[in-house]
Amino acid sequence: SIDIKQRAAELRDLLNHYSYQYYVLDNPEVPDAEYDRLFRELQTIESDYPELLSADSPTQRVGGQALDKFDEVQHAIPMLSLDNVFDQQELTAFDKRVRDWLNTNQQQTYAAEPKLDGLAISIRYENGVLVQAATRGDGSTGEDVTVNVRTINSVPLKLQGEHIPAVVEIRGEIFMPKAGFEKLNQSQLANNKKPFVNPRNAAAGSLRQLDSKITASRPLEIYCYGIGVIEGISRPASHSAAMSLIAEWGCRISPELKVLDGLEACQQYIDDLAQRRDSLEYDIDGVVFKVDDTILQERLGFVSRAPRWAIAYKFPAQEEMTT
Ligand SMILES: Cc1c[n+]2nc(N)[nH]c2nc1OC(C)C
Repeated sequence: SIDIKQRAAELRDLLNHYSYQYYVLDNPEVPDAEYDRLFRELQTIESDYPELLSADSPTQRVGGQALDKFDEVQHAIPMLSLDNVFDQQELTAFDKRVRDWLNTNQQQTYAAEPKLDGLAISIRYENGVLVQAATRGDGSTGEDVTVNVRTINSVPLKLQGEHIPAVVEIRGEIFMPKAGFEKLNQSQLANNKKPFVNPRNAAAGSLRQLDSKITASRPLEIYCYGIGVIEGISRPASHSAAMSLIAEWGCRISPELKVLDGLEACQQYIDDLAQRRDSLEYDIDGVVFKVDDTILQERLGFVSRAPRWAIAYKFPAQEEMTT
């Protein structure tokens, strides 16, 4: 009946909103018991009325039976890697190459954010609904890990707000926080299983499971960092504007994102983050600086395998203590 259908829609929106508050904003609005009560109510309705099941229902995050393989996905916009620099002198050289290429002496505005040590993902939304998620793979061809990405609570099943694009690929880094990694390794050891070497390997191993129930049991999170394909609305004028937009849509972005004018500010950002590195809840292996302006990015383009407009400033590798 209409009111059951309406109640199911209401519960889906309510639960997705509470999930957003809890997992994306880290700012729970209701106690877990309230969330669980509503979740069970929706499960009951959906089991009584299976025709009311929908892809954006929070009850559908954990998939059915395991896959026997991953399908391939072609990235319409390649997922490229980043060139690296290792010290201030090389960062200065990057900035000079940018200014030379743009034929300007003006200081550049960069968007800076931590470079997470996880794995890159591209998540496709059509009319706001999550339809596909693919790993980077070789940059052109990745693996379809949709059912596994759907189990990650900080990944919205449906985008929120008014200006939802017809199609948008949100790119980001899936990672395992340090605390979750330690806990997982304790349970690995308790079950006589091999512990993971580091959070990055644990995240990769957890995401590339053929059984999404295993992925669902792993503490995976995401920080989104870019837009691939976008149709139906024009590409944002800058990286920082794109980040504000995807945050509006309910995607999780790094709280460390900053727009910086000139190299001096970039160096200060690096020094500040290097000092805080050990106290962050997740592993990072550096800072990503991007020319913020989209038109300048397009003018700078890409060299063979990486953007001319972006660079990763890497920190010295941290010796992971294998437990
Ligand atoms: C490969 C990559 C990785 N990351 N990581 C962040 N934080 N931003 C970012 N951007 C990337 O690529 C864009 C420059 C296209």
